[in-house]
Amino acid sequence: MTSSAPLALYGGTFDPVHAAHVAAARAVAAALGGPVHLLPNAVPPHRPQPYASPAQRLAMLQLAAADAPELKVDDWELRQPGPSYTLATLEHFRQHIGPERPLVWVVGADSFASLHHWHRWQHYPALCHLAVLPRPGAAAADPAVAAAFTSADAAALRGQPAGLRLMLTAPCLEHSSTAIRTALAAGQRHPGLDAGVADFIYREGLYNARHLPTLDRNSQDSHD
Ligand SMILES: Nc1ncnc2c1ncn2[C@@H]1O[C@H](COP(=O)(O)OP(=O)(O)OP(=O)(O)O)[C@@H](O)[C@H]1O
Ligand SMILES: O=C(O)c1ccc[n+]([C@@H]2O[C@H](COP(=O)([O-])O)[C@@H](O)[C@H]2O)c1
Repeated sequence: MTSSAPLALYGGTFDPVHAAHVAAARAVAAALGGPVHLLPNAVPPHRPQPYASPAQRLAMLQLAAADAPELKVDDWELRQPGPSYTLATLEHFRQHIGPERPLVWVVGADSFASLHHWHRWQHYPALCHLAVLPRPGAAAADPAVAAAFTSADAAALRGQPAGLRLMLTAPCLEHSSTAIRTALAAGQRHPGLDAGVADFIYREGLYNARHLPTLDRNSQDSHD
């Protein structure tokens, strides 16, 4: 039986970070009673390279997490060469914290559903627990992945180093970075975007973001 607070790692592309990411991380921190490290990847293994640079994604995460002391922004993956395989990250953090302390990898339900495609995922249960957040429209997980991590409550995750999964039921938010990039390029607001992050995006000229017009675009058009 182990007693120290779990270390939770929330990996993502965060291009850009949005309100569902922050709400998910805060929910995990509250459930586990420990910090959640937000870990932007350098080279996503299973998708195209992000639009924003590593430094820009890191800066946006720092802005979004500024008011949440339980969230820590961690640039470890950004400093590693090559594809950001989660296995390498888990091995690094497991070695860093030792064999006893619980280590938790945080994912949305859509990532959980594709985990059987991740690089050597079969090694994960010996290294970490999973915390899974609901996400609208996510498919069911592969049975082999579900079976590899025994479903358990937060207290059980705090009591052993690895091998369990915590299925959170909230928050369940629709936001996605894709929808935010699309809205910004069309000159629209998006409710999932933090105001400070939005200012940063405009200043940096990211995502072809068009500054919001002073007048409502529809009423302007009706006078044309
Ligand atoms: N709305 C959401 N609800 C729950 N989990 C989410 C949500 N959005 C992202 N996640 C999870 O956060 C992690 C990082 O996601 P990512 O940075 O790719 O955001 P995204 O919104 O899915 O981005 P994109 O639209 O560019 O694919 C993944 O584990 C993903 O499943
Ligand atoms: O290791 C892998 O094979 C692997 C495959 C897909 C995704 N990941 C990681 O999972 C996290 C979420 O990925 P994404 O693409 O939804 O941002 C992020 O940290 C990725 O580096 C890792």
